Amino acid sequence: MIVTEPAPAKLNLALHVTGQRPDGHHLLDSLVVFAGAGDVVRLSPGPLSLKIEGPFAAGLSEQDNLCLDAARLAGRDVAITLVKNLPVASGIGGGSADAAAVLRGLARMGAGMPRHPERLGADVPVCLASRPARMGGVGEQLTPLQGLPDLHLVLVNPGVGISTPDVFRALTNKTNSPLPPMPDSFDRPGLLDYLGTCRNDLQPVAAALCPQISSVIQALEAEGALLARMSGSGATCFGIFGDAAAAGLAAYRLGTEYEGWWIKATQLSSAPVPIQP
Ligand SMILES: C[C@](O)(CO)[C@H](O)COP(=O)(O)OP(=O)(O)OC[C@H]1O[C@@H](n2ccc(N)nc2=O)[C@H](O)[C@@H]1O
Ligand SMILES: Nc1ncnc2c1ncn2[C@@H]1O[C@H](COP(=O)(O)OP(=O)(O)OP(=O)(O)O)[C@@H](O)[C@H]1O
Repeated sequence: MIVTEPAPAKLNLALHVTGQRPDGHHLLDSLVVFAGAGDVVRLSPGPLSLKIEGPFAAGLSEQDNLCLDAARLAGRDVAITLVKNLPVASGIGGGSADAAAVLRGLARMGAGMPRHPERLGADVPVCLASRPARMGGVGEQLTPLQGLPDLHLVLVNPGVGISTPDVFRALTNKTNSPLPPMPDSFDRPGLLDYLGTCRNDLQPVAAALCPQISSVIQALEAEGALLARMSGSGATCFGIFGDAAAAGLAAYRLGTEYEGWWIKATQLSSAPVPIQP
């Protein structure tokens, strides 16, 4: 049996850091969604092994990888192929999404779900469902969000990897306000208005470590993004556009102007969307 699992990119539409636990991990209040862009994992019977293909394969080890950690946590030998379409260390959950996809695939092959998937990474629990959620605690408290409108996005990464621990370490104000009260349902203008009242508390810190983040935000806004913000600990930012044509045009124009940036027009949807590399 060969199993193929999509590993969609995770986006923090808003990310408020509300405190810090005694063990150093930060308490979050985040609106998390998943894009139509992502990695893909393929599992087939065999001894534990990993082969990595795709545009960002070169940045990763085939010996030390979260995909292998996930199979070990599930207690299963399996031959894994990872198609790495997402930039590495970029704030869109690549490693967590891949680990979650391996766990989902192994479950389809008959393995049990490990009791503590969060041991693989704080984003793994939300990536397991890969559905819109409000994420609290250090990532383990998940409230599914139904009925979000479809959004047309452009994702942009300036080609610089950022270490998540470095960003959290540089954060000085750790007790910020939580997300504002959320309405029961959102239409598209309502969601944009709501997001306008939210923040990514890691964005100023990450932008100080990586000045290209401010350039990415400015470039997205110059192309007409209705809202532009960084995801996770960066450096990937998203711009929300009015429709698919506007997102596609912005991605094309940015691609002609900024060499070396990863630029992807995509959409997010409450329903699962097929992964497009
Ligand atoms: C920033 C987010 O991407 C938001 O979705 C996640 O909280 C980070 O998730 P992740 O990359 O899966 O993070 P992990 O690999 O578990 O943690 C990397 C490091 O980030 C810091 N970390 C992570 C999550 C959290 N809630 N507080 C933290 O302080 C810790 O120093 C941790 O050692
Ligand atoms: N399958 C994988 N994909 C990406 N990175 C991996 C993988 N396995 C191990 N890693 C390591 O994990 C580190 C973090 O990479 P990742 O792409 O998960 O970061 P991220 O997108 O910032 O995640 P998050 O948004 O959850 O903070 C990388 O530096 C890489 O060495």
